[in-house]
Amino acid sequence: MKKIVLLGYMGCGKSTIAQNLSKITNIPFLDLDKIIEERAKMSINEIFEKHGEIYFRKLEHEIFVELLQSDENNIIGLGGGTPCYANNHELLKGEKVDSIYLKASIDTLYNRLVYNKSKRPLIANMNEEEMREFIAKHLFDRSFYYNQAKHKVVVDDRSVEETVQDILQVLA
Ligand SMILES: Nc1ncnc2c1ncn2[C@@H]1O[C@H](COP(=O)(O)OP(=O)(O)O)[C@@H](O)[C@H]1O
Ligand SMILES: O=C(O)C1=C[C@@H](OP(=O)(O)O)[C@@H](O)[C@H](O)C1
Ligand SMILES: [Mg+2]
Repeated sequence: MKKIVLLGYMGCGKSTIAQNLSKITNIPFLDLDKIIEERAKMSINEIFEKHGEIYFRKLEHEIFVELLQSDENNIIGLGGGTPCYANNHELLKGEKVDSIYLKASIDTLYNRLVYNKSKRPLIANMNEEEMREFIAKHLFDRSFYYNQAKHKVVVDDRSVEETVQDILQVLA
C-alpha cells in the first residue's frame, strides 16, 4: 500500500495534477476536498458559512487520517491548508507516504486564482490587490508545513503534462 500525497498552496494544481497523474499511472486518485463535500453533503463554501473553518479543519483531519489508513494504493490531492492544521504535517512523513510539495511562486498562484476564487472561501471576497497581498503573506506562513513534504516539484512555467512527468521522475 502506497499513498502519493500532493500538497501545496491553493491553485498550485493539486486537484488537476492528481487527476492527470492518475490517468497515466492507473493509480486511483482521491481529492480530499471532494470527499469532505460528499460526506458533509455541502460545498466547501457552505461548510465554512454554516459551520465555520474550525469545523472544516476537524473534518479535514478525520478524513485525511482515514484515507491514509486504507489498504489501497492512491494518489491523494490535499486541500491547501491540510498540512497546516491538527499536526497533519507529521502524517506526510509516514513510511508508506510519498508526499510531494507542488511549489508555485506568488505570481503563478495569483494568475491561477484570480479568476478561480469563488469556490475558495478564504479568498472569495477579496479584490485583486488584497488577494495578491494575502497570498504572499499566507504562503510565507504556510511554507514551513509545505516543506515537511518528502519531495518538492516546482510547477512554475510547467504544463500539466510536464509536472506529471516531473513527479514520476521524483518518485522513480
Ligand atoms: N500547468 C498547470 N498545472 C496545473 N494547473 C494549471 C496549469 N495551468 C493552469 N492550471 C489551472 O490552474 C488551476 C489549478 O487549480 P486546482 O487544480 O484546483 O489546484 P489546487 O487543487 O491546488 O487548488 C486549474 O484551474 C488549472 O486548470
Ligand atoms: O488553503 C486552504 O486553506 C483551503 C484550500 C482549498 O483547497 P484547494 O487548495 O484545493 O483550493 C480548500 O480545502 C479550502 O477552501 C481551504
Ligand atoms: Mg484542490
